[in-house]
Amino acid sequence: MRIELKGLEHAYSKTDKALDGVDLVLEGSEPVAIIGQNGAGKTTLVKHFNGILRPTGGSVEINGVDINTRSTAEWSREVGYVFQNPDDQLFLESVRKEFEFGPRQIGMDADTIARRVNEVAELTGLSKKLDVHPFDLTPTEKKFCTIGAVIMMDPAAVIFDEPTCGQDRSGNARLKTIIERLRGQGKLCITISHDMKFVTANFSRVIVMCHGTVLLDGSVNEVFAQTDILRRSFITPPPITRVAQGAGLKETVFTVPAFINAITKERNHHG
Ligand SMILES: Nc1ncnc2c1ncn2[C@@H]1O[C@H](COP(=O)(O)OP(=O)(O)OP(=O)(O)O)[C@@H](O)[C@H]1O
Repeated sequence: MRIELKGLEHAYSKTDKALDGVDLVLEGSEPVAIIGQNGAGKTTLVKHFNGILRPTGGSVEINGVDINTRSTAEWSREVGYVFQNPDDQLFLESVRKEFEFGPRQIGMDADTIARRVNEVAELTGLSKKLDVHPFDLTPTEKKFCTIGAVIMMDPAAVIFDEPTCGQDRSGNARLKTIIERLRGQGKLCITISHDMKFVTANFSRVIVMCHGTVLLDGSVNEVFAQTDILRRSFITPPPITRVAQGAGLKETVFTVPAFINAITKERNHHG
């Protein structure tokens, strides 16, 4: 899967550009996190990856094909989009029906659908909830229902818009498992998140957006080493990263063991 943006612009009105010339290539199966303050343009950006929004300037190509040549329904087979708010996505009377709906629309055969329902229900923790109405699910389960419904379509790329919103620790752990599973299957996961602990624990590439443009794009270590730029974009690194930076450590760390390791190394070096 390759998503290529060239000079992408999006204006909701004549006066304001929500995206102001974005050049990006997202490729392969390395999970990508998109971060940035509220209103930076993250959701507007990812809604261009399967045609929910269309460029008002520049271009979007999916595997070399211009986004404007196909409908959003057609692109959804290749790029799945998990909405931030489950109520924007769920509309059927049971989890099973939500899971079966998309695959039926694209003509997946009944045996494959039945097999995938069981697999995806297990992955999303909903095996015992298949016949429950989505309204009767907890907010966390609802979120996993929307994720499951998208994964059921077997798209080559999956976009998660704020998946950690309202999740507890076990929800975050399940999300981690899902992202790892999709990566193992060669799928590209693109995730918008405000949760920097989640970002640093799960993503190797991080894109920082600010005022409709890409401010930083690099490995998680490169990006979180840019303390001044992050501060100006109102991004707060995880606590342990800030402690290490405050202590003057050269290495960017995201966990306590990595912090201890780095401090020991620097002490030995100086001692
Ligand atoms: N449907 C819309 N109509 C008009 N303006 C919009 C619309 N959606 C977003 N905007 C504006 O476009 C800009 C970018 O918004 P967007 O939602 O893409 O940012 P974001 O980085 O995803 O923010 P958040 O983290 O709050 O979700 C903002 O100024 C926002 O007010």
